[in-house]
Amino acid sequence: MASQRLTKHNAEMVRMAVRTAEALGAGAILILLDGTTDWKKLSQLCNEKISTIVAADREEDLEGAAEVGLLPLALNKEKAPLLERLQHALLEAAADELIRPNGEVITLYSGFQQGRFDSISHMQLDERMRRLSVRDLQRLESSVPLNTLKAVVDLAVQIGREGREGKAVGALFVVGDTRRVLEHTKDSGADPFRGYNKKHRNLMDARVSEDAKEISQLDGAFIITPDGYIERSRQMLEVSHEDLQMSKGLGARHWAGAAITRKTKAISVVVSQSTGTVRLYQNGVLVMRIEPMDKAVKWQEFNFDPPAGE
Ligand SMILES: Nc1ncnc2c1ncn2[C@@H]1O[C@H](COP(=O)(O)OP(=O)(O)OP(=O)(O)O)[C@@H](O)[C@H]1O
Repeated sequence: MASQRLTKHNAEMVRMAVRTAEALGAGAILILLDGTTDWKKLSQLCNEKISTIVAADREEDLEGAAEVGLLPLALNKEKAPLLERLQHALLEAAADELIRPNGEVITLYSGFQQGRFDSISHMQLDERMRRLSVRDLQRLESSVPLNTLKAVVDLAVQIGREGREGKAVGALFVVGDTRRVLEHTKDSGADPFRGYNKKHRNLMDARVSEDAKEISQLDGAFIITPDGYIERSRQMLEVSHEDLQMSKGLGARHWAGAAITRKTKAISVVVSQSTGTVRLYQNGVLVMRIEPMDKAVKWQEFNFDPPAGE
């Protein structure tokens, strides 16, 4: 198991981060560790009034941290570049409500040499990092159960954020009112899910949602039943676009996604290939828009040019 010792130097850096947080009134400190550490000693260096998040790559590295009042956060991002790990840590911390989305955070990390803290940043987080809450979805007052909607939105956000094999990918999910939706669809190619046992089409199953990510690279829409099963994939929606009010720049996928919700009681969840933005349509209108969160973090205040000669 990797570890990061609390040497005299590292301990002093922790104290400095705490003092900075106190001086600036930051609500939280995020310590990015390269492995496990002496949690008791670390907690003694911290200010118990300031939430201290300890982030490391693996869950097992963080064992024992919670017991001494620290907030553990497993990143599962081994070998990713520092900026990506930091950004991911902030997003996850906001999503787990360990930090306020528009709050201020002091981060402490090793930028130049593994295991040796050398950098402290003061970061102002963006309001848009707010976690999408079930209440937001509840407001849609749809007949689609929240669990299903949440699973589809989660998947769509992941597709928009991650893409596939380094390429941006778009997708379209039409959720609910399945029988009527199917009256407006046509195969756009062989449907990989057709004929599969129901159990292998349940979107709440991680393996199924991984398969769906693969298939989202192909043309067409996913038709999702209210209880979260993929009824069909690779479907072209045949719907007229009259009377739709759409933003400029949105193409055929968004128009089709919006139009089907005018004809039926379904909700469409559309991932834009060009921007990663996820849009939800209901009754032919845009009801929710989720920006790819990774891009929502403001990095302008965070200057990370290594010193000359490094
Ligand atoms: N009627 C439709 N039904 C289902 N899928 C469609 C339909 N029209 C387009 N698509 C899918 O959308 C893809 C992209 O189309 P287009 O670029 O026009 O969409 P867009 O709305 O601009 O979205 P993006 O921002 O992802 O590019 C197509 O390759 C196709 O897979």
